[in-house]
Amino acid sequence: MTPADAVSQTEPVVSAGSFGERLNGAFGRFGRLCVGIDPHSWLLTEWGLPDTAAGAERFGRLVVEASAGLVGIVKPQVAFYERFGSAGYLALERVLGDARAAGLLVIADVKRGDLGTSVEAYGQAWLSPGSPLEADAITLNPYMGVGSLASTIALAADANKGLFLLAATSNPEAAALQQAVLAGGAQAGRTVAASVLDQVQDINSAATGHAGMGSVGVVLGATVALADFGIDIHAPSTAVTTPVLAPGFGHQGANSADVASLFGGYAQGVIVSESRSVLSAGPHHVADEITRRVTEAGATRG
Ligand SMILES: O=c1ccn([C@@H]2O[C@H](COP(=O)(O)O)[C@@H](O)[C@H]2O)c(=O)[nH]1
Repeated sequence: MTPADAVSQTEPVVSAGSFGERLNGAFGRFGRLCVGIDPHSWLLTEWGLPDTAAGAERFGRLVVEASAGLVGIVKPQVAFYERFGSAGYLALERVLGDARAAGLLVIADVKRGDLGTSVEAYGQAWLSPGSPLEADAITLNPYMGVGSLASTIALAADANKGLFLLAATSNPEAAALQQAVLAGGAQAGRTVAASVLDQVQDINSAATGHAGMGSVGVVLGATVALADFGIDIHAPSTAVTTPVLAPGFGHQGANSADVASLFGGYAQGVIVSESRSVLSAGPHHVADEITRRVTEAGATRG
């Protein structure tokens, strides 16, 4: 059975509408778990695969096959394919193709950022319909200024795609930078992280007319205390639900049962992202592990 067959035997896939609407559909049907596709060298070995582009392709396609019909979202970590150069990109294109054919929402974890014209080219590569690398959403690095991403934000909106801007990431090394307080400009006095979140909420409010799920989200790590980043989880500044890509569950220590206490008023938009904790089950048990973790995250369904 192909991944697409697995999905077509269940309910119809929400394949139309804005990224926010499709994300909301995925939450309603499958819950919040997002399976990361991270072919670490050691994982390929554990899966009995070579540490090559072909190994990473097989790995990714097996993870997609196991995920289809169990979760609504996958997140390939592009870095693990990029390490094999053009062969790695070809492998990734095939993994992305399988995932999209299976009706999975694909968040390509690319973490791109640059000045406007250059970051727009990244948007064209990853978000243009028909592009070989087409995904449903990508991660962006806003540290050249959220304004530098304007052309890609517009491109994503036109193509019904999504974006996730890094705000408070799960790694401890980021805290000093992301907790720093802005000295000037419209966001003076806010932390870097809170300022990114504020600007994303403004973009979503302007785009959605103050209701529903936005299509531009933030990355908020599940391993960090958001209050330390100047983010008041009890007071989202808008009625629009902000999509939150939340890595840090599983291997990095956070527990999906804690979504409500970790994210408060933002919990409704949280995507529980897990890679190693799921993938280390190995090729024969990964589907069981996904099922177990979907059940665990069940209390947090949308
Ligand atoms: O703040 C961030 C942003 C991205 N990541 C990425 O998510 C996965 C996490 O993998 P686990 O195995 O579940 O720890 C990985 O691809 C990271 O690059 C993150 O961890 N934190």
